[in-house]
Amino acid sequence: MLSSVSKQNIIERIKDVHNNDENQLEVIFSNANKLIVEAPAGCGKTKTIISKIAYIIASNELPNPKKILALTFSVNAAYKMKKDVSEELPKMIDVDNVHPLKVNDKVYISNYHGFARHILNLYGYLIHENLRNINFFDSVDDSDMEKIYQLGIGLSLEQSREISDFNQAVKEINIDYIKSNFNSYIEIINETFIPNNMIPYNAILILAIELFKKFSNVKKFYQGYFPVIIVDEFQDTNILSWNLLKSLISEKTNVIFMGDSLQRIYGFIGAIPNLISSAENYYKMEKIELNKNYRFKDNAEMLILDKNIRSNAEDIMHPNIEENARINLSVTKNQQDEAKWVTEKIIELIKKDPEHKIAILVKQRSINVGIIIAELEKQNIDYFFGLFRDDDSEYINFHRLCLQKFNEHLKSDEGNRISKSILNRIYNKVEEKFEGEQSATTESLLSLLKVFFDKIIIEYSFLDVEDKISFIKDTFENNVLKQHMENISKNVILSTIHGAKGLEWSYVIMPDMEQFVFPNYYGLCGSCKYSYREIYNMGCILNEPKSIEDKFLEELSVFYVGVTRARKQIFFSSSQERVNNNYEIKKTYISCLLSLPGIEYNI
Ligand SMILES: Nc1ncnc2c1ncn2[C@@H]1O[C@H](COP(=O)(O)OP(=O)(O)OP(=O)(O)O)[C@@H](O)[C@H]1O
Repeated sequence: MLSSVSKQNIIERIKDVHNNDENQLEVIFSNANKLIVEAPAGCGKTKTIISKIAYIIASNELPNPKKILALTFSVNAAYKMKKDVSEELPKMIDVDNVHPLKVNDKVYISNYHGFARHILNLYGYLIHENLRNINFFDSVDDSDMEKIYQLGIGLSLEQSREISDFNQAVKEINIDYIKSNFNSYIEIINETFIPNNMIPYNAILILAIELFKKFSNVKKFYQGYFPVIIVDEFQDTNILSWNLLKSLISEKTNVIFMGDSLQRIYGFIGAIPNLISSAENYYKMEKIELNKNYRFKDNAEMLILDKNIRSNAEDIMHPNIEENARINLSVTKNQQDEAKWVTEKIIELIKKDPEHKIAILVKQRSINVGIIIAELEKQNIDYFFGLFRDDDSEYINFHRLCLQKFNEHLKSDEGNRISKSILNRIYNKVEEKFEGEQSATTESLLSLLKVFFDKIIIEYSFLDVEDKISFIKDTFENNVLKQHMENISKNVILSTIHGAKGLEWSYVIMPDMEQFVFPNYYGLCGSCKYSYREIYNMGCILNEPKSIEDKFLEELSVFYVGVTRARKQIFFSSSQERVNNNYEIKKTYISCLLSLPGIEYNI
């Protein structure tokens, strides 16, 4: 136990390392039982979480064996948090050398799926005896009804459809469907999947919710065991994780939700809209906003751009703009010239700063991006192809294969070990499958697999075996090898903005900032009331954004996430012609996103 002297020391230390940032300190020292923190990128969220944990521990609010539970939706974000906390927390609380702080004794950090699997491993037997072996189960992709039917575990077509429809309902947040099919879904899982040691990805969360629903003593135990719950990236929470979270929260639970509504770009896979304000009302939470941006503190232009994009999100019709952000925008005659400009910019940046990495971030795969790829190849620029699509079968099947090979290891005599040679062996088995027939996607995925396994051995060596296994399993089950793109050794990475969420590079180039590309037809252009002729005279500007508020905010969020991936500088480009899906050359205009109030460019 820490003495009150050391508590005072920690308070002083926290004030010092936070440079007296009032809002951060308010979050750390707040006594609010339910607190919601809006924290834009770079405003010290991670730093604040670590100090908050340190302060709670130092205040002796956690009698043994109670723990702080820290959760996030993304696997990689959870383990990044775990690494930061493991490295920084002992520095904050150097209790003494006799009883060094063991982070795992005080904090349980995980993604929702990892956490749910952990609980089912311990208490899932109350639902089904076989759940004791959940760590060895094969995971099943919920989305593909055909594949589910072909598993050969006695599912009817109807049942197979129910599993994939349920997955669709989770993505579409169809609460009525989820409620009315909840019990029959669980029945199918219990009768067909679990006896065959298989589990669909959604079922991991659903069974944990069911466990808490059916066995209130287990729920009460966990509510007492975790008196403090911190949730990071709260805006990405989906309907299942939200329900799991709610079961863990009692009146007494000290809750801190941290998130940024403008970084919610996964609406299309089920991130709940307006969750920050809904949660605020639901739990009557106190709200604090972190607003000092430390990431761009030495780059005035980036700081203004960040601020002005956020102002546009806060008040669509009358954003509060104090000063315009001047952006670097290149406008070329056609796509070929634009591709040349992109490669020249890359060569210039590498010459100036050979150590720094550059990401080319696009809204989506397209013929126009193909022209940039051709130019990168012509100029012999070694780049990483990261244009993955979540629904691409090649992308999904690669993860299934990795999971299968990893599960084979778990079932072997060495199953309780993770070492460099074991991971090398698994890598070789995966690689063997693609010998002689590697597409750009598989070649990239193999590089990512290597980078990921190296990370587990080097950067994440501090994790215990259970955590390492969970990290690996969740990465494969959730198809998220792409989250390791920033660790690729190549200087240049080509990715979608969605794939780049949570990652950072020194420089970011966003090409194809054009009408019908970003935003595209489904994004905003299809709802725009201006005719081509009007646009020709006045440029592409946003028309009555209030009437298309949801669509506008969605596009703005993707734009914001793209911009904030840059640590040092962002460059935009646009061309006056684009190639459409029928390979026809069409006239186009600079994206309306670059004409928002507060953004200014010289051509
Ligand atoms: N109060 C502070 N004083 C000085 N530096 C700070 C302060 N708060 C944060 N920083 C620094 O700013 C940078 C960003 O902080 P941090 O990583 O905690 O932000 P974040 O909000 O988690 O960012 P992101 O959401 O992009 O991960 C870090 O280098 C951090 O050390």
